[in-house]
Amino acid sequence: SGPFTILDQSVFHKRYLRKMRDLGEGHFGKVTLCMYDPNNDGTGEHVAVKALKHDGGGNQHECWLKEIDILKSLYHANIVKYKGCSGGKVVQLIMEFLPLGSLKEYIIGCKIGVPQCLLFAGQICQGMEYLQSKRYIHRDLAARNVLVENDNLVKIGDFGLTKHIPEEKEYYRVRDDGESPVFWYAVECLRESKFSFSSDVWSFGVTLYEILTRCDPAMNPPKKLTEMLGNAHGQMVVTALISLLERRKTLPCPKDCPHEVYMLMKQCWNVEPGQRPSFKSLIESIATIRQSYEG
Ligand SMILES: COc1ccc(-c2cccc3nc(Nc4ccc(N5CCN(C)CC5)cc4)nn23)cc1
Repeated sequence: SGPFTILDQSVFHKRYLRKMRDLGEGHFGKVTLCMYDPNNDGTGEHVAVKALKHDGGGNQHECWLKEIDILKSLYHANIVKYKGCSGGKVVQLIMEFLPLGSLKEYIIGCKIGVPQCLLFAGQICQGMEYLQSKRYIHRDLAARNVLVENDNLVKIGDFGLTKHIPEEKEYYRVRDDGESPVFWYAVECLRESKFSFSSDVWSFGVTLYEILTRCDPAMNPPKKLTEMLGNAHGQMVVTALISLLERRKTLPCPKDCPHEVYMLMKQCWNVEPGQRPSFKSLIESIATIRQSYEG
């Protein structure tokens, strides 16, 4: 390197990445808090580093490189920032670190009011509207995958199941993998594995429910929906869940949730994908309700 070497901010040398603690695990990835400390004096910056858990062969490695490319192409206030990747055989994804962790943990810990719930909900819709403008479907929108920067800012933080929908197509068919988040899935995803922009809206409705229940474990979607299924067990859960959702039996209205917010959730859970609101219209509806709340 000479005097004119451009310090490429997006190259992180593995030898300067010091592992601090584990932050969480997704489908095939594991996220770790690291300090990038090239001066080796503890004054480095905190970064979130995501790596493949175990290269289970198949197309996992190419899916992993795809996920990195997707995040690298996204620039939005409500989407976690890509910082770079560490080279070598095992490619690690380096992202900004959000100190307050997942919305699920943050919300359980502190009793936030309806206006702040709606502020976060609106920001998630902004991030999702941007994602859809680039023809991506997220397929795993849930409170656990939203991260908190501060009391007034959340970002979508994991793109492990994100897929690109080609211009000429309306939806994306995916064979189920073991750990599908079925209680966040739209009925057409369960029935035909058909994922679309509208199925992300359904998952947003479930995420909005999580936010208004403050992620109360007693009210969480898997628990609540399983209770509503009676005692359907094993693979019967999906079949029973499909018939429950087709009979418009959905999650109940959370305590102290404004009626018009519950109506928004119900619209997101319309059995007909085409009848669900767009993220654009959700942004407007949520802002209107929030303003009426702030009086
Ligand atoms: C599915 O698991 C994850 C975990 C981390 C991330 C991720 C990606 C990109 C940036 C980023 N910043 C943070 N911050 C963060 C902070 C605290 C915690 N804690 C988890 C364990 N708790 C007991 C304390 C807080 C987790 C994540 N997490 N994070 C995404 C998915």
